[in-house]
Amino acid sequence: MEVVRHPTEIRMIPSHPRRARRRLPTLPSPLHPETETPNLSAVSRPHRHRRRESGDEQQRVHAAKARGPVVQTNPISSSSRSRSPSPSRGRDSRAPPSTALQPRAQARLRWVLLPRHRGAPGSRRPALTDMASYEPKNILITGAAGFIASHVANRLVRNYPHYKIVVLDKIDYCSNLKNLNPSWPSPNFKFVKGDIASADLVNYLLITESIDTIMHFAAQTHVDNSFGNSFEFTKNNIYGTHVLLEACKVTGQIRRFIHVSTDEVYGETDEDAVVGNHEASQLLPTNPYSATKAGAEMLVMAYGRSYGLPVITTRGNNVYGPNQFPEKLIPKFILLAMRGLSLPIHGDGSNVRSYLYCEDVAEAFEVVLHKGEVGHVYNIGTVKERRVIDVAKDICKLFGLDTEKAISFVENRPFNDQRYFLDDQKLKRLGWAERTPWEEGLKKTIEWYTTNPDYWGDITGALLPHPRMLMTPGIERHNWTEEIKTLASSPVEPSAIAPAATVTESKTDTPQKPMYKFLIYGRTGWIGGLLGKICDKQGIPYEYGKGRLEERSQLLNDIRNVKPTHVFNAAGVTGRPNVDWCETHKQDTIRTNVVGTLNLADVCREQGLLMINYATGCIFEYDAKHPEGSGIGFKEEDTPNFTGSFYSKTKAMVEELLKDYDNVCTLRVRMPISSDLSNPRNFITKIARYDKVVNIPNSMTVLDELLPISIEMAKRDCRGIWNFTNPGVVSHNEILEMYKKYINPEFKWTNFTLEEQAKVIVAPRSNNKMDALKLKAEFPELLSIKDSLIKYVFEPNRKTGKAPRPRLRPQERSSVPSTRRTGQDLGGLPPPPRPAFKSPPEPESLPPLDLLFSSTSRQGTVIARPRFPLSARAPSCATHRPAPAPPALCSVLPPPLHFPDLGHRFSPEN
Ligand SMILES: O=c1ccn([C@@H]2O[C@H](COP(=O)(O)OP(=O)(O)O[C@H]3O[C@H](CO)[C@@H](O)[C@H](O)[C@H]3O)[C@@H](O)[C@H]2O)c(=O)[nH]1
Repeated sequence: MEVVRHPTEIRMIPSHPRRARRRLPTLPSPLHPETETPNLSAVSRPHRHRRRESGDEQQRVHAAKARGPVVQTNPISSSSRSRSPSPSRGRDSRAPPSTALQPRAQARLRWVLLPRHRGAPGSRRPALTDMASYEPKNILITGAAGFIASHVANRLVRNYPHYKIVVLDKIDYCSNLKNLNPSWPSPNFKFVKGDIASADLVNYLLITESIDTIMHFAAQTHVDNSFGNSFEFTKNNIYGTHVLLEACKVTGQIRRFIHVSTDEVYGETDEDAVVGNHEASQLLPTNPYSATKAGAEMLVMAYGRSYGLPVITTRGNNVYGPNQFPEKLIPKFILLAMRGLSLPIHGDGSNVRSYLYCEDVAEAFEVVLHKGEVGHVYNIGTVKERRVIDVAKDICKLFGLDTEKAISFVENRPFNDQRYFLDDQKLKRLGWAERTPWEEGLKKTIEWYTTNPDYWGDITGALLPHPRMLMTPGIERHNWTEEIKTLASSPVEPSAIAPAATVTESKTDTPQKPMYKFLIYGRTGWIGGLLGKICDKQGIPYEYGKGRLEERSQLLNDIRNVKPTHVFNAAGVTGRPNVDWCETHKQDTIRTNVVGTLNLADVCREQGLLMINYATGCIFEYDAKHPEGSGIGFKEEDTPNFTGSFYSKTKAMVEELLKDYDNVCTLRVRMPISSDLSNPRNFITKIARYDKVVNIPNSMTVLDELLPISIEMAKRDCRGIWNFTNPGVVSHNEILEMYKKYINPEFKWTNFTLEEQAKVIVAPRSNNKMDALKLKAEFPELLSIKDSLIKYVFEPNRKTGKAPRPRLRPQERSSVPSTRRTGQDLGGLPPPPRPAFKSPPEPESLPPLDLLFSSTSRQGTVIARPRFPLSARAPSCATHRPAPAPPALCSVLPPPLHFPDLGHRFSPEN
C-alpha cells in the first residue's frame, strides 16, 4: 500500500512577469496519478509551468514515486482511490470505477451517510456503483438567484417535477429574483432567502427539507471585485463553503455534494499550449478570487476524504447568456453598446476566454448531477477560444458600430490571466456536448438584453471599466422581500425557517439602495461647494466632513457616521488673501495641507476608502525641457520643479508622499475656472478685475467640465496622479479676448511683465503647461481648454448688446474703496445668466476678501497694486482673529470675523 501525502498546502509562487514565466522549461507534474484531485503539496515549481500534462509519463511516475506510497484516503470515491498507481493512466481516469472499500473506510462511510437523525441503520444508502443513474430527491441549490445557478434551477424544476428544488440565496448585488421567474409557479420549487454562512439556517434547511443533494453555486465571482475586497471572497467562498460542508457532516444525509468551481483555479494556460488543462492538473490560482475558489475546493476534497462526503467538483469556463449581471464582459459590452458608450478593453484585449452558452452549461450540470462520479472533477469547457477584443468586435458588428470608435483601451487588471484552456473530454464522455454556436448564443443574448434593458435597474457602477460592486454600500441593491412574497407560490414563512433566515418585512418603500455615498471635505470652499451641487444634481447622497483634517479621531467619526463609499478632499489652506499668507504661516500651512491631507489619506486607506484629492498643478514651471510655447507639457510622473512659494513647496511634498497611498487619486488642478463669473475666485473674474495682468499661456481647469469627471473617476476607481486640466493652454490675453467677445465688447485691460509683477507679490508663482493626455485617454470626450471655455463658460454667459456694468454683490459694493480701481478693469462683469454651477454662498460673516485685497493672483500670472496696505490684510484663517481693517471697511467687517472652516477651503490657487 502506498501513501500519498495529504494535500495541505497550495504553494503560492510569487508573481513573475508573464512573458518571463512562459519561457521557463516544463517541469514534471506532481500529480497523483490515482486521483483527479490535484497535488498541491510539496513540489515547488515556477508558476507558469505547473505541467499541463506534458505527456511524459516517466516524469509523472517518478514524481509519484518520489511522494511515496499511496493510502486509500477517501472511502467514498472508490472508483478513483482504490486503484493502484498506474503510469498508464493518463490525464484522467478512464478505468472503470471500483467499488472496493477499505473496512475502516466502510465504517466511516456508514457513520457519515446513514441518516442518523431519522433513518435507521441499514436504510438505503447511495448506490456507489450506479453513478450513472443517480436520482436525487430534494436538492438544495445555493446561489440560485445568480446567473448560472438560476439556469440550472429553472431547468431542474422544469425537467424533473418529482424533485423538490429548494433554493437558497442571500440576494447579493448580482442576483435577481426575476432570474427564477420560470420556477416560481412550480409546486416543486421553494425559495429561501439566506446566507450559506449561517450554520443554523443551513442545518435547519437540510433537515426540514430532507435535502439529499446540494449543488453549491453561491460565491463571489467577479475577478475585478476580488482585487478590491478579497476578504468578502474568503468569507463567501471559503467560509461559506465550509459552513455548508460542516452542515453536511453534522446532518449526515447528503448523497451528493456538487461543488461548482472554475477553470481559473488552474491559473493561466501557456499561450502555446495545445492541450487543455485536465482535471488532474495542478491548481495554481493567480488572483484572489480564484485562490478562494481553490481554497474552497480543498475543503470540499478534505470533507470527501475525512468524512466520506460524496463530493463532485466542476470547473467551468466562462458562461454567457440572458440574466447575467452586467459586470461580466459580454452583458456589459452589450449594455454599453446599447447606450452608445465605448467598450473598455482591459489591456490590449489579447486575453483569451472560452465561452459557453448558459443553457449548455445548465445541461452540463444536469449531466453531472445524474451521471457524475463521486470523488471526481469535471471540466465544463469548450475548446473554442475567443480574444476579448474579438468578443468586443463581434458585439460591435451586431450593433452596427464602428469598432475603431466604439472600442477603447483601458488599464488592465492588476493581474489578468491570458488564457484558460480546458480539456473538455471527460464530461463529453458522460454524454454532454456543447450545442449552441457562438454566433447563435451571442445573438440570443443581445436579443434578451435589448428586450430587457432595465432588468438590472441602475447598473452604472457595473458598467465601469473595473467595477467594484462589492465595495458599494449596502451590497443588496434591492429589497426583495415584497417580491419574494408575491412571487413565491408557497413562500417560506419567517416562522417556518430557522431564525437566521432573512425573509423579513420590508422596512422601506425605497426600492433601490444608493450605490454611492460621498464624504466631502471642504464644505465652505469653492470646489467643495460645487461638488455638493453636482451630487445633488446627480442624485448622489453625500455629506460634508465635520472633522478637521489633522484630527484623526474626528475623521474616523465622520467615516463611522457617514459610511461613505468615497472620500473627496477639497479642503486646504490657500492663505488669505492669497498664497503669500503661507510664507508667513508655515506651520499653519503644514498642519492642514500636509499633516491634514496625509492624515485623511491614511485614515481612508485604513478604512478601505478611495480618496479623491484635489491637489495642484502649481508645482511646475516652464523649464528648458518644457519651454513655454513648445507644446511639451509636464507629465504625471515628472518631478515637481517649482517650489518658489511655500504653498507650492508643501503641495509638492505632499504629492510625493501620497504616491505611497494606493487609495488616493491625486488631481492636479490649475487655475480653476467656472461659469459663475460672479465668483471672485474664478480665474476669469479675477483677471477681468485686476488692474494689470501678465500674459502667459497656462494649463487650466474648467470646473464645470472637470468636476463631474472627478466624480466619474471616483466611480471608476481611478487612482494615482492625474493632471486635471483641460488639454492645451490658454493665455490671459486669449481669455480676456473671449471675455470681450462674449461678455463685454468694451472691455479693456493692461498687461505688465513678470518682472513688474514680482515687485508686488511676495512669493513667485508658477506658469506651466500640463500634459493632459492621460486624462484625455480615460475621458476621450474631454474638451481642449479653449473649447471648454467657450462651451462651459462663455456661451452660457454670452451677452448681446451692450454689456452692463459689473454687478457686485452688496458686500462687494460696500467694501470696495473708491480708490481701488481705475474703472475700466472692473467694468463689464455682468451677472451670469444661468451658470451651470453657482459658487457656494460665502459665509455671512465673510467679506469678499478677493475684492478687498485683490492685488495678487496666486498663480503669479496677474497682478495689481494692493488695494489696501498689506497691514490691512484679511484676518488669519489660522488664528480666526480679525486683522485690523481700514476704517472704510469697518462697517462691513462684522466683529469678530469668524472663519468657521477656512482650514478646509480648497485652494483657488491651483
Ligand atoms: O470591461 C471589461 C470587462 C472585462 N474585460 C476582460 O474580459 C475578460 C473576461 O472578464 P469577465 O467577464 O469579468 O470574466 P473573467 O474574469 O474571465 O471571469 C469569469 O469567468 C470565470 C471562468 O473563467 C469565472 O470563474 C468568473 O466567476 C467569471 O467572472 C477578462 O480578460 C477581462 O479583463 C475587459 O477587457 N473589459
